[in-house]
Amino acid sequence: MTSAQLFVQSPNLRYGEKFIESDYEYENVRCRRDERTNTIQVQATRTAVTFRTQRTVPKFGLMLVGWGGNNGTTVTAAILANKHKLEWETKDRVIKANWFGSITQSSTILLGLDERGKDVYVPMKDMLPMVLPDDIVLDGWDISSMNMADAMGQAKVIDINLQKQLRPLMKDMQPRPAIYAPQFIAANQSDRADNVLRAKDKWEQVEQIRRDIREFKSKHSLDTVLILWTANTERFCEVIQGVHDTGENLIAAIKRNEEEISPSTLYAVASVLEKVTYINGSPQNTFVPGLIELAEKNETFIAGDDFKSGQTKFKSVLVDFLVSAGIKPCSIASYNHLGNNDGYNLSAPEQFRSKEISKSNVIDDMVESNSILYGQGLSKPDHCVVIKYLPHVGDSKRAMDEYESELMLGGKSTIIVHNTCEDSLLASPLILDLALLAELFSRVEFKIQGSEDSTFQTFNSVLSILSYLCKAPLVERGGRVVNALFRQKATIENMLRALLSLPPLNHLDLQFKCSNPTAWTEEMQQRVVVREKPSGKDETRTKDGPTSRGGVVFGHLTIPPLQ
Ligand SMILES: NC(=O)c1ccc[n+]([C@@H]2O[C@H](COP(=O)([O-])OP(=O)(O)OC[C@H]3O[C@@H](n4cnc5c(N)ncnc54)[C@H](O)[C@@H]3O)[C@@H](O)[C@H]2O)c1
Ligand SMILES: O=P([O-])([O-])O[C@@H]1[C@@H](O)[C@H](O)[C@@H](O)[C@H](O)[C@@H]1O
Repeated sequence: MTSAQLFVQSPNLRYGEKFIESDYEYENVRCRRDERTNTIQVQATRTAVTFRTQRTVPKFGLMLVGWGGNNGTTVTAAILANKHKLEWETKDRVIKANWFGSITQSSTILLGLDERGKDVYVPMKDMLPMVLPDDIVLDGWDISSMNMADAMGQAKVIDINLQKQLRPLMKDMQPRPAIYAPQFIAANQSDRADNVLRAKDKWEQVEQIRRDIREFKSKHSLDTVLILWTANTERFCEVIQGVHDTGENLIAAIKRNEEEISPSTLYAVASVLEKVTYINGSPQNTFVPGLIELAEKNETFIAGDDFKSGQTKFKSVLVDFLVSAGIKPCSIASYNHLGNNDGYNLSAPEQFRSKEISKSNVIDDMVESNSILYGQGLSKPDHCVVIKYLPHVGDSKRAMDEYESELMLGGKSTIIVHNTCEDSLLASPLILDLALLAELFSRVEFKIQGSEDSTFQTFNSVLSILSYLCKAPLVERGGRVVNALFRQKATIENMLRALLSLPPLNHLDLQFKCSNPTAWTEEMQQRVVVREKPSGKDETRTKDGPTSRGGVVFGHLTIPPLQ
């Protein structure tokens, strides 16, 4: 089954049996700074692109590395609770299963205005055919042999009255033996390592993970499998020339059992060789250069790093607000404590360092955006990250932040934030979104009209479009990291709009802002503007569609009511 219920009627959009095909005009602005004359040359560009999205939603399997953890058991519980429409009593009220915190399931997209000038929003999940969470088949690996029902109990995240309903559904879910290298995670994790994959060397470990993937896919007759790491944070691995630098060297290094190759990279290599998307929900540098090259050569997708779930997500909004308001954050102190096993693992210095890096870089793009406040990178805010492990609070993370900013004329602003939340209830919806959006975008191809290479191409192997969900977004070669949260979300929304031939929202609402609104008659707004590329002259026509391949048509769109 698929979720999409929205159909856009437009001369630029074709719903075929196999594809949704959209003709889209990609508008961009290219700048060239001339230091000598201290000028910036600006050129507006337009590129005609055709997208096509496969309409058939695959039978989808999700394999979690670290399945028995707080996040792994919680996302499993959420999928089952929603699938079975479970309700449970708490001391306050009866709660019904939902997907709050998931942008695919619980956020809406502004499509445009209706005839009364009112905004029209639709659920993100209805924009294009997406996997239904209820249909996801789950499996995974864990160094702990605990079954999912007991692991859910150990995590203490899910309400007990819901746990009681879920136990029968989860008790037979058994994690597969996992790749374990004690030197990469905290020593305090060794006590749970009773489910370790036995293999003579690293290459045999990779081969076993590949067999696991194939067995899972075959057993459930799946079309697509996706692997997502939600296991413990590893220390950064030292990137060594001749080992991690190319795909060929990485494979050769694994085959000669090189020490400095992390379990997460081994899982990622196995995924790439099985042409299965791999997503990293933790901060370690799984994606060494050789792995990225391997993914490119095998035309598979990777994304990461480190779920952006709470304190950092908030920071990427507040700093964006301050800097874009011309207010200068000068110091940011981020402290949090929590008592779950993630916190226990992060209490070790090397694992904390991985997390500190991913939590610290999140303000860089926003600071670099404003040379008035920070000079040409001459200064940046003081920024510290502290994480403490206090067992008593369990999964209920307590985050305390202080933002001190400079106002005009030497003024000061101090914003103090206290945020308490079950960390895994923030991260689990992101696991769903990462999986569903990565699967959707793996079904998209596009071609640039008029280019020599008029074949369709997929997205880049590095799915930077998922940056909204990651603290330390992995981007394509030569790409730039964007952390500002709503800019990241606009990327996803505008991409979904483009796949339906709809332009990005500019929020200009000119029809209301002009002195003579009557000039914007219904007829006028339906007028089609055809831009003929060769002559470069605009030619206004009635709403009868494109006049030539080179022309671009913005036609009259009718959005039928949702079924
Ligand atoms: N809000 C959040 O919960 C959040 C946000 C961002 C990132 N993360 C990251 O997500 C990861 C999981 O968080 P969690 O709270 O579920 O942690 P957790 O400790 O509860 O779960 C991790 C699981 O991974 C297993 N494991 C460890 N090494 C493994 C390996 N090599 N192979 C297979 N399994 C392995 C452990 O046994 C454990 O069951 C952590 O790295 C954490 O930093 C969590
Ligand atoms: O997403 P966020 O709230 O900024 O960061 C969180 C940290 O504050 C927390 O200590 C850690 O255990 C989680 O894995 C997560 O990374």
